[in-house]
This record gives sequence, C-alpha cells and structure tokens, in this order.
Amino acid sequence: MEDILVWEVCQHFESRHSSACTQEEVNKIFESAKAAQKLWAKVPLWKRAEALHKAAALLKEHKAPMAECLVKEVAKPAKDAVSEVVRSGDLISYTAEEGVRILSEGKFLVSDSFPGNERNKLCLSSKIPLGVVLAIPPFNYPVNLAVSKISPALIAGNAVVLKPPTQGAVAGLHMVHCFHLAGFPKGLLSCVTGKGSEIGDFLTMHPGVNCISFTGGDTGIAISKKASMVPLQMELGGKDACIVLEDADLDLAAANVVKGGYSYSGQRCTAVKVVLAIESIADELVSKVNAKIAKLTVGLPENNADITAVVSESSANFIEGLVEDAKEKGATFCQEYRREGNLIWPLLVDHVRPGMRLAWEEPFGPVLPVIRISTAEEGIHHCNANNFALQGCVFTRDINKAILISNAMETGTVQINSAPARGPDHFPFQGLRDSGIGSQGITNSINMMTKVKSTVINLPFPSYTMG
Ligand SMILES: NC(=O)C1=CN([C@@H]2O[C@H](COP(=O)(O)OP(=O)(O)OC[C@H]3O[C@@H](n4cnc5c(N)ncnc54)[C@H](OP(=O)(O)O)[C@@H]3O)[C@@H](O)[C@H]2O)C=CC1
Ligand SMILES: O=C(O)[C@H](O)COP(=O)(O)O
Repeated sequence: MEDILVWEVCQHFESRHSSACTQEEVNKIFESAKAAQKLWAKVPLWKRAEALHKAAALLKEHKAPMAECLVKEVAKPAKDAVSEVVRSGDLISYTAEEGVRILSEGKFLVSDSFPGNERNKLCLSSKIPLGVVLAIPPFNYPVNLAVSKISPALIAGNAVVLKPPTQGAVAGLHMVHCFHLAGFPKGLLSCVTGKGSEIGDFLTMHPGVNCISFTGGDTGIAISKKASMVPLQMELGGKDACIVLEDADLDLAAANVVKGGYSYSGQRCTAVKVVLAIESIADELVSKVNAKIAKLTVGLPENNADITAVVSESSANFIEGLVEDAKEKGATFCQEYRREGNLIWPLLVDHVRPGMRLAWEEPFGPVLPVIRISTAEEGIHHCNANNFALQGCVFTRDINKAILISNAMETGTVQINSAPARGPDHFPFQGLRDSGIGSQGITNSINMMTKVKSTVINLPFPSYTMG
C-alpha cells in the first residue's frame, strides 16, 4: 500500500512538467469536477456514506506513510502526526453518519399557517449540493483540515477541488489517493498543487467554483474580497486569550497554558496566545508554567520532541521580531531567548503591556506573553479589543462567574477550565471578526455546503390529508 500511495504522488508530479499545476490544467480540473458532480449527486446517500466509511478505513490502515510525510514536511512530532491521520479517519466516519441523518430529512410546510392563505399550497424543501467546493487547508493540519472540508462536501453531493498547502502537499496527495482507492472518481475529488501566491487568485476567482472553504491566515480576508457570490467558510487566525482568575485551580490552569500554548510549537490557530492573569495569583501561575516549560523537550519531530522547528525561516523571523519588540519595551523573559535556524526554544514573556506587539499579534510559534490584570473586566476588554476573535478560555472555580465572562467575551467559543481547541470535531467551530466567516464542525459544514431547494405543490382545493 505504501508503494501504491507513493505511485499516486509520483503520477501527480510526473504527469506535468512542474510540481505546480498550470491554468489550463486547472480549467480542465474544474470541467471534470462539474461533470463528475452531476453524476455524484444522483448516487444514493447511503452509497456516498459507504464510500466515505471505506476512505476512513483506508486512511487509518495506511496512517504510517501519511504521518511520515507530516513529520518531514511540516515538522509535526511523530505521535501527533499519527493522531492527525487517525482523527481524520474518525472525522470522515462521523461525517458519513451525520450526513445520512441530516440530508435524509427535508421540510414539509402548509400554507394555512400564514394569515390569508388556505391550505392549497404544500411546500417541500430539502438540501441540495452547491456544485464544486474549493477546499484550501493550511500547513499545520494538511490532512485533517483537508478532510474536514472534503468529507462534508462529498456526503452532500458536491465535487471537490483541493488546493493543499505547499508544505504538506505530499501528505495531502496521499490522503486524496485513499479517497480514490475507496472508489471516489478522480474527477470528483482532484488536487491542484502549486504555490498559493501564484495559483491562488486564479483558483479562488475561477467561475467553476461554487463554494470556498478556507483555513489559514489573513489571505482569507483577501479571498473574501475577491471571491464572487459564492458561500464562504473562512477559519482564520486567532489570539486566544486565557483569563486566569484569583480562585482558579492554578495547577489545572498552568497545565492548560503549557499544553494550549506550546503544543505543535504554538502553530495552532486555537493555541493559547496570551495569558491574562489576575495580579494576585500571577507570580504563582508564572512559576508553575515555567516549571512545566522546563520539562518540554526541544528537537526533531522524528524523536517526538515537544518543540520542533517552526514551518519556515520567514515565520521564525517574524516570531523573532515580536520577541525583540517585547525586549526593547521592557518585558520580562522567563527563559533565555534561543533560536537555531527555524528552531525556537519555548519562551514565556511576562509583564507584557498593551504597547507591545506581542500583546496583540499572533506569533504562531512557541512564544507566549503574560499580561497582568487587576480585574476580569480588564481581561475581557483586552480580549474584545483584538480583531482576532476565535476562542478564549477562563479558569475559575465559580461557574456563575465563568458563564458571565463567557457571555462578555466576543469570541466564537469560550472554554471554561480548559485550553481552546477545535475538537471534538462535531462541535461548532467558528471565529468572529477577522477570525472567520461561518461555522465549521461536521454538522455545520455539511449544512454550509448545501443550499435549500423548495418545490411548492399548488392544489386547486385545500388539502388536509397531511395533518
Ligand atoms: N482558524 C483556523 O482554523 C486556522 C488558522 N490558521 C492561520 O493560518 C496562518 C498560518 O497558516 P498558513 O498555512 O501559513 O496560512 P496561509 O493563509 O498562508 O495559507 C493557507 C492556505 O492558503 C493557500 N494560499 C496562500 N495564498 C493564497 C491565495 N492568494 N489564494 C488562495 N490560497 C492561498 C496556502 O497555499 P501555500 O501553502 O501554497 O501558500 C495554504 O494552502 C496563521 O495565521 C493561523 O492562525 C491556521 C490554521 C488553522
Ligand atoms: O488549524 C488549527 O490550528 C486548528 O483548527 C486547531 O485545531 P486543534 O484545536 O484541534 O489543534
């Protein structure tokens, strides 16, 4: 099987002169997708689900080569790379089940519930596919954030054109091949490789696109301005705040700050990206967090190090810029700043103040600022003043206070007593303001990748046969 996967990837690249698809190739891909979608929409729902279950099983069965690519392409620690593939298989299976449930139901409406009408109109409404969905995932979850777009699109009867991230493209091609092996026709699910900066506009503005599902950075904002009138699902950056109150379980908070802030070296949109700690407990919290940071291993993804190299030199340079700015403006470094190439050692930066870039910007690396606050309101205000509004979290033993804070935090999700996270994958997942448009999560994605179609039966007489 590993050989078969490698063969598909080689085929993809050997059939063209460069690893990037040309505009002519993209045109052909959209033509094939359109034709394949018309046939796929007629395939019974249970058969679509059956094919998805097969793809899920194949993905899990062959997790090793895909995980190996994730390790090599995006420096994901080996065990997390395997988890990403297994989680993706689970996501596909759940989508198949959920799709059968929600797409097999429509609505039946009678006209005499609206004033002035007799019951002579019967409205049947159901969810139908959009057509061709353009799926663009980011480098940090090249498999999982691809299948979270591909599987809801397919169960709903759409075709998919996937533009994988350049770093992560080989893992993405392996994953797509599992769908082909499961019986999904090639034209129904295709892959366009090439740099987003070169082929991106051509793709997102292509007349063959009927929906765009994008996860990534500010590029998503630019896409939303250029795209034509098609549904958009955008999951963009975050600056997830962790508010720690005086009555919090500080061991629990510290464990979540470290897990939330430094997993995959902070390269998660849902990473804890700023700690807002009440002054009276801040010293104790910082010291507990530092004790845990000291235990993080730094090194190679193959060796399962906790902290691995960030994705690119430009990313490492950007992170360094934030660190230097904080240093110049008087923040306290809890560890010595250390960088070798793209490998940055985990760093907690205390006494960060609003004038520092680190207070507002997203490092997407293993550097975490702590801002000391006097009241919960100050923390909420800081959180709401940021253009990013993905998730946030609050640590307190007082559930009533936690709910009030959740109400006041203007983010897509607030976690009480745990770090932000997208999963479980059937939970709604959404960002407000510059963090996104629409909502993800399996059910929401299936619904988002459909449109409502109604047929109204007009009778010459009122009918009460249906209740
Ligand atoms: N909210 C969320 O769920 C997530 C948000 N993010 C955010 O993404 C950022 C880092 O991820 P990163 O992958 O670098 O994000 P980017 O926005 O740079 O890239 C995301 C995807 O878009 C593609 N792309 C780049 N330019 C264009 C374009 N003009 N048109 C169409 N597609 C394009 C990329 O391809 P290529 O690789 O070829 O450039 C990649 O596949 C961070 O800001 C992070 O917060 C990341 C993960 C999840
Ligand atoms: O892309 C991301 O960073 C994610 O959507 C976050 O997912 P996670 O919370 O499961 O890491």
